[in-house]
Amino acid sequence: MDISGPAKDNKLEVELNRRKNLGPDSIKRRREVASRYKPLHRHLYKLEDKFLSPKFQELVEYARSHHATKEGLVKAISSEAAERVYSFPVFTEDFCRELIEELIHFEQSDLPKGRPNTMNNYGILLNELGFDEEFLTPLRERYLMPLSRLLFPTEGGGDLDSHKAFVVTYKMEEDLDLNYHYDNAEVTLNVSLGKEFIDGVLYFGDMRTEPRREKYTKYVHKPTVGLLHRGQHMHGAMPISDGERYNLIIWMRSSKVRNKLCPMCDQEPELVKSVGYGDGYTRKEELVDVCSTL
Ligand SMILES: O=C(O)CCC(=O)C(=O)O
Ligand SMILES: [Fe+2]
Repeated sequence: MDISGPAKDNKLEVELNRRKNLGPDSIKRRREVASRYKPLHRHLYKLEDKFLSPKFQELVEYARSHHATKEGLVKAISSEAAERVYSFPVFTEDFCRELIEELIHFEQSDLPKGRPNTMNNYGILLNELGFDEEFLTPLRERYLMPLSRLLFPTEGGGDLDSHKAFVVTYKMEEDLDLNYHYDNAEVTLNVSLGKEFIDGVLYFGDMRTEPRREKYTKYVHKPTVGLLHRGQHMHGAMPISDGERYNLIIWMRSSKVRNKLCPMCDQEPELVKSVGYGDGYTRKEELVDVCSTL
């Protein structure tokens, strides 16, 4: 249905208010979770090298070294799932299993849950659960940025100063798939955590700003393995036909890049005050703004 006039204005107003309230609503949930939630695996909330696959640690060590080059890193990764979509093991099997157990434990609690975005009805926002400070921020700064600095230098890969992280879940009778889209991110990490599932293939098409070639490259997720890709590289997930599929998604943002041009609306961002990392824009070095242009 094509709506115009007052009906459209009203829809935009409702959406704008929804976006403006996202921050305050999320803070309320975060506070409630922090005061009432008893984690099942408390040790997971603080990043440790033992959660990471040895191959991932090796790649990061190389990327941090003075002699590292993009070509050297791409050769060491040795696996490109689609054009400039790099795949490598990220976590250990034990870590993936325990993280899923933790998420199920949280899902079963009576605590309020914010959902990642309008495309996903069952995922969990990891900042509301308390993963930002000691797990996600160090993972982005110390491990993912050395890799993306080399792999995506012109997309802001060396200046990823905030993120939004969540786990998406696909189950029979819940969400089964994800529409073709681009992320609100400069660089995205997508790690398969498990469990077992049939189908649910991820596919990549063109960059958002390139003309459509209608050509897709398919990728079959393997638990513990992650993909690092440009946020503007369009992708989607085909439906699973059985089982349960959990993926950790980290949308990483560069304020240097997005302050100039909002990657969702292609305009200079018009900022509205928000909380936490917001959508990763900065005003006077503060990471608390969202772009209100729809
Ligand atoms: O399910 C997947 O593998 C993709 C998820 C995704 O692209 C997203 O949440 O942005
Ligand atoms: Fe995505």
